[in-house]
Amino acid sequence: MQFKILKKDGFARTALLETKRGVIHTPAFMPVGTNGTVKAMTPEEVRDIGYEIILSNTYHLYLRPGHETIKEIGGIHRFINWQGPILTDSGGFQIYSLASLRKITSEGVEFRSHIDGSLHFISPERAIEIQIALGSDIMMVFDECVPYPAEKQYVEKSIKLTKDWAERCKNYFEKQRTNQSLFGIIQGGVYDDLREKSLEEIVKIGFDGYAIGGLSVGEPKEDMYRVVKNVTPLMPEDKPRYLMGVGDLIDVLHAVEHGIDMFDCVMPTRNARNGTLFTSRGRISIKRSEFKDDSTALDPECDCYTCRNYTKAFLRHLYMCREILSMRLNTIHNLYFYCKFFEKMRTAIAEGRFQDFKKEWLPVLEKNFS
Ligand SMILES: Cc1cccc2c(=O)nc(N)[nH]c12
Ligand SMILES: [Zn+2]
Repeated sequence: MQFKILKKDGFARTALLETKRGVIHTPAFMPVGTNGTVKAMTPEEVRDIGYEIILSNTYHLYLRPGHETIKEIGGIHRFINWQGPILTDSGGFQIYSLASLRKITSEGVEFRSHIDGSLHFISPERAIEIQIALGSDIMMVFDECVPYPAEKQYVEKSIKLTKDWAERCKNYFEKQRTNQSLFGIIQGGVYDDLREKSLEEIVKIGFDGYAIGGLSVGEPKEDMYRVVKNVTPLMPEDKPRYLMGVGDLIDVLHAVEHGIDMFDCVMPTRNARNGTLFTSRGRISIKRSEFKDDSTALDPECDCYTCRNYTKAFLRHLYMCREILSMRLNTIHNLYFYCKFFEKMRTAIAEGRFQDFKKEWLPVLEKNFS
């Protein structure tokens, strides 16, 4: 995997992340495809909007249909019909946020499936074994995502576990010699000293890229911003920096300003399915009665398929009827809004205009995300 920085503008940077399945222009947004699908979209629609990489989840695919099944079929790219790069999260976060009856020991995590209550155990080695079977291009280490709030001594113990697990993931991966990449994850809660300690430990082990985990888990925005501001410049400059689970585009703008390259979040897709749409005029809740007879496009400044072909009246009608097409048309638009924002942001950085871009867009983003 090659990471080539093209242009810097302050701490913000544009780069090319070159994988064997294609190039990713960063800063990049990764639509979330938890069960192997970006919900309501075909892979072609996601690619035609302009996305180059999607995220999928080890935890979900391990539980259903099973990583061996996917391996038998020919790997995750064949299974989901996405030929571009795929990043898989390791399951640590999903076990913490979805599974029940978790028991965390130094060996790994025992949990009951959120699907059928069956008992499972995932160790760091197993988390890598599963991702190797899936064949994703970028794998994540198995970490303990520290909940918020958490006592400092709990976080101190937890970053030691995350470090030990990261070492075990790398050792196991190195014995397999696949041509996949492995990213480390920095934890440490909202404690600056523990964040720096975790960063040093994870960077010392050495990975193809580094993620900031343990944020967007309910902590106050000012804590998230402080951690991103303090930790990001300390992360290796020549490797991709990934802020997990973020986020709304105000948070994205702040993180890019401090040097983050990669993002994933269910924000555009989940909100679309609930009828909450992001537009150049601000957030729209399409179910509102004011749109019942509105023959105008969702967003006059958007040229996505939805905005070019349908009226607000029809989008509201579809939503009120709970039609499947409602989810599809809304998702197309929100993903397009995010994708175009990232494209414009990359251009602004490339042209040394990031601060102007931020000034121009913050008022629009405030009307969508605050
Ligand atoms: C997806 C995601 C969001 C937010 C946080 C995390 C995290 O801490 N660790 C992992 N592995 N994934 C995360
Ligand atoms: Zn649109």
